[in-house]
Formats: sequence, C-alpha cells, structure tokens
Amino acid sequence: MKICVIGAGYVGLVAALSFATFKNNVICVEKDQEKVDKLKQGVPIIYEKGLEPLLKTCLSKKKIIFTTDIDRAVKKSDIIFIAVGTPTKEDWSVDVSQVMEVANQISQSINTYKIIVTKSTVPVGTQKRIKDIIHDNGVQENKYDVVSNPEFLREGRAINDFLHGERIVLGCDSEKASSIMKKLYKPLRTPVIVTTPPTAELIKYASNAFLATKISFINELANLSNIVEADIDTIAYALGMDKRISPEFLQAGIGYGGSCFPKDTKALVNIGKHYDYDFRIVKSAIDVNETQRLLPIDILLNHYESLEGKIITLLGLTFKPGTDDIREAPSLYIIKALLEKGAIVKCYDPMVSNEIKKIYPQLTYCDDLYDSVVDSECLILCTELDDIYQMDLKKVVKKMMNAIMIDGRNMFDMDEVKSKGFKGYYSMGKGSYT
Ligand SMILES: NC(=O)c1ccc[n+]([C@@H]2O[C@H](COP(=O)([O-])OP(=O)(O)OC[C@H]3O[C@@H](n4cnc5c(N)ncnc54)[C@H](O)[C@@H]3O)[C@@H](O)[C@H]2O)c1
Ligand SMILES: O=c1ccn([C@@H]2O[C@H](COP(=O)(O)OP(=O)(O)O[C@H]3O[C@H](CO)[C@@H](O)[C@H](O)[C@H]3O)[C@@H](O)[C@H]2O)c(=O)[nH]1
Repeated sequence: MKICVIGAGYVGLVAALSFATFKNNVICVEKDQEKVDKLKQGVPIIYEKGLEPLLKTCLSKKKIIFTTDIDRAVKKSDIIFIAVGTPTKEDWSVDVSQVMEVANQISQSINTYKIIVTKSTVPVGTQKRIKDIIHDNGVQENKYDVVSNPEFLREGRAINDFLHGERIVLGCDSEKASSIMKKLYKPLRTPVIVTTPPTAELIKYASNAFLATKISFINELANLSNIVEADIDTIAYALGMDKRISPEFLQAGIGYGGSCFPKDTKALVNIGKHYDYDFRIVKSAIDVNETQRLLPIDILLNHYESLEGKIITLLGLTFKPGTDDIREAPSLYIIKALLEKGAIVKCYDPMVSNEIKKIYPQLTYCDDLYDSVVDSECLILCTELDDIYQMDLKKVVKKMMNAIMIDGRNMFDMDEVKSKGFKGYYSMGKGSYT
C-alpha cells in the first residue's frame, strides 16, 4: 500500500520504517529540512536501537522517501498517518495545534479516497474535529475517512514494539476504512481491536495512566517500606506473582519521566475536567510522582544542614536506560533543586544529549564516571545504566569526599555497598544506613 507518515519524530520515524519493512511504499513528511537532509543520508535523527541499519536498508531498497513536500506526499498515498507532537499546555490540556495544522494541509491535497489516521496521542473528540476540518474545507465525504490508531511503543524498544505489539487499536466509523486498515496490519499478526474513535482515543490515555498509577503505587509502598523496614523488591516480586497484577511496572524508584506518562496522565485528568469528571486516582498518581522525583533532595536535606558549595554527583540523566531522551526526566527536577540550594552539580551519562547542556550549561559533564565522583559528597543514581551497575565501588569511595549513595533506582544491595566502604546509603524502599 502507499503510505504517508507526517512527522519524523520518534513515532513517525519508527512507524514509517516499520511499514516500509512489510512491502509498503512509504513517504515520510517532516517539516524540518535539516532532519529531512540527515534522514536522506541515512543519519538517524533520534537514538533508538536498530534504527540506523533499518533506515539504511529501507533507503537502499528505495522503500522510503523523506520530504518536506506534504502536498505531493498526500496526493500519492492511500493512507496518511499523522504522527506530530501533542504537547501539554500549562492548564494540562493537550495542544493539538500541530495535528489540526496537518489536517488542514491534508485537506488541500485530497485527490482520491484517503484514510487519514491519527498515530499521535490525541484527546477524545479529535477524530471528529479532523473530519469536520476536512469537511469544512470542502472535501466530499466519500473521498476520506478518519481513523484513530494510537501507538503503544516504548522508547528503547520502539521497532520491536511496533512490529510485535500486543494489540492494534483501530477507532473507525467506516467499514471501508476498517477493512483497509486491518489489511495493512495483517502481516504483523497482532490482535486487532476495532472500536469507535472516542474509545480508541481513550484507550491510549487509559493505558499510560494505568501504568503510571502502578508506578506511583509501588513508589508509595516503597516509602512506607522504608519506614516499617520492609523490602520493596520482595513485596513487588510477591505482588507480581499474582497474574492479575503482573510483575511489570513494579520497579520502585524516583518516579516516572519521559515524553508520555507525565503528559498523558495530565491530559486524562484534563479530559475528565472538560466533561466535569474529577479523575481523582490519576491526579493522585501525578501528585505522588511529583514528590517522588524530589525524594533525593529530602534525603540530602535531612542528612546535611546545608548543600551550599557541596559537590553532588548525578549518575544517569535520561528518563530511562537505552535512550538519549531527557524529556521530563526526574534528573532535571533534582538538578534544579540542587542548584537552588547552592550545590555544585557534576554528572555522568554516556547518552547525554546536547539538550540538557542547553538547559543547564553550569553543570560539570564528565565523560568518565570516575571523574564525576571526584571530591563528591554524595552520588544520586537516577538511571539504571550498565556503566553504573558495573562501577568499581571501592574505587568510587576512594575518590569521593564523603561516600554517600542515594540509590534512586534500587540498583545496589545495601550490604554490598557497605562492605565497599560507603559511609551512607539510601534506597527507595530497601533500607538505609548512615
Ligand atoms: N515518543 C514516544 O515514545 C511515543 C509513543 C507513543 C505515542 N506517542 C505520541 O506520538 C506523537 C508524536 O510523538 P513523538 O515523540 O514522535 O514527537 P516528536 O515531537 O519527537 O516528533 C514530531 C515531529 O513532527 C514534526 N512536525 C510537526 N508538525 C509538522 C508538520 N506540519 N509537517 C511535518 N512534520 C511536522 C516535528 O518537526 C517533529 O519532528 C505524540 O502525540 C506522542 O504523545 C509518542
Ligand atoms: O516499573 C517501572 C517501569 C517504568 N518506570 C519509569 O517509567 C518511565 C516510563 O518508562 P517506559 O514506559 O518504559 O517508557 P516510555 O518509552 O515512556 O513508554 C511509555 O509511554 C509510551 C508513549 O505513550 C507508550 O507508548 C508506552 O506503551 C509506555 O510504556 C521511565 O521514567 C521509567 O524509569 C518506573 O519507574 N518503574
């Protein structure tokens, strides 16, 4: 089939390349000329495992074209995926202006029957708004259908998640569109749920909000475990053995970040508010997360009278391992608070992107983990990076001024840390000593 994907961000690029692998011809439209130039040369614009070889293969087999020309791309395609950004506004509502702009652009170029698909995460009612825009721009109703097809991929495992997902959700109000969409996805052999557009739109927010709530739940339990001297990992293990609960997303830590959970939980609360519904449980999950990501600061303020002039080292800055993405990473909030309290911040993350250097140019970014700990008062472990698991704890202790560790991801065993000479250790629900 002839496919057009609009937006070469995380989702757009992964979707475009994945579709190209199963016998489709894909045109990927991106408005940023610099990104298009790089992609044409086989340079991946995002860090994602397996993306570069896939991009190169698709280009060499001429299965994909990158362009800024949306008009031509729409005219030449049967199915058009919208995969542009949907950021959160100050009031937690979703900024759908990029989606609406694209809907307007598409409507100018509809020559034959097209299926327009929202891959972006969009609030309930967006499929209808897109239909209305296209209709208001004078396109005949038999020339198009609009389908909601939310995406569930995770960064770091994006290609595998796209090609081997657990479900494909199609929100359709036309038999014709639903049958073409099912045909498109048939090679993936993934179960397909066909439902109404509002249901599909809500499924996406429900999935992310449920997982975020699960994380906030285990984090609250971790905080309580610290007080009553219980072990959160054992609790999570036992909980997860119950198939109704599942072991996934029960890893306690300094909270969730990323481009989706923080944004989509707020959006769901805002969607509820729009319809006069107070979504209390998700509001609480957000509240818990906002406190949890600053837990290392509370620990430091209990431990030291002042942080003024103290060197604090952050190990791992990205919102999770396997990505260079720092969007909404807990580390950003920790750094902000540390700087406000007068601390000197050093950090190590081999994946660190220029983005964080633009936000916080005053930090010391070290290429070597052991350089980052020199003269440090305390280490805060923010991301479960392999380098951190493998660090030589004795060597680290020797280089530090005062070897304290705040293990924000429960990476180490307290007894092991103690045996290597650390003077203090704080975990997220697995005990502490000073
Ligand atoms: N990142 C994820 O892991 C993930 C997973 C599932 C769903 N989503 C959802 O998918 C959507 C996209 O997310 P993302 O992380 O890929 O966003 P992103 O911001 O990284 O990428 C969006 C891209 O669209 C381009 N764009 C914007 N307007 C355009 C236009 N008019 N024409 C052509 N290109 C245009 C931008 O330049 C940018 O490159 C969001 O709604 C997000 O919530 C993201
Ligand atoms: O047990 C856990 C699992 C995750 N996290 C944190 O949760 C955040 C999000 O992790 P993850 O879900 O792996 O990353 P994303 O790439 O943001 O993927 C989520 O957001 C995407 C965008 O909507 C969805 O498509 C995915 O299904 C959904 O998992 C990260 O900060 C993790 O550190 C925890 O703290 N504990």
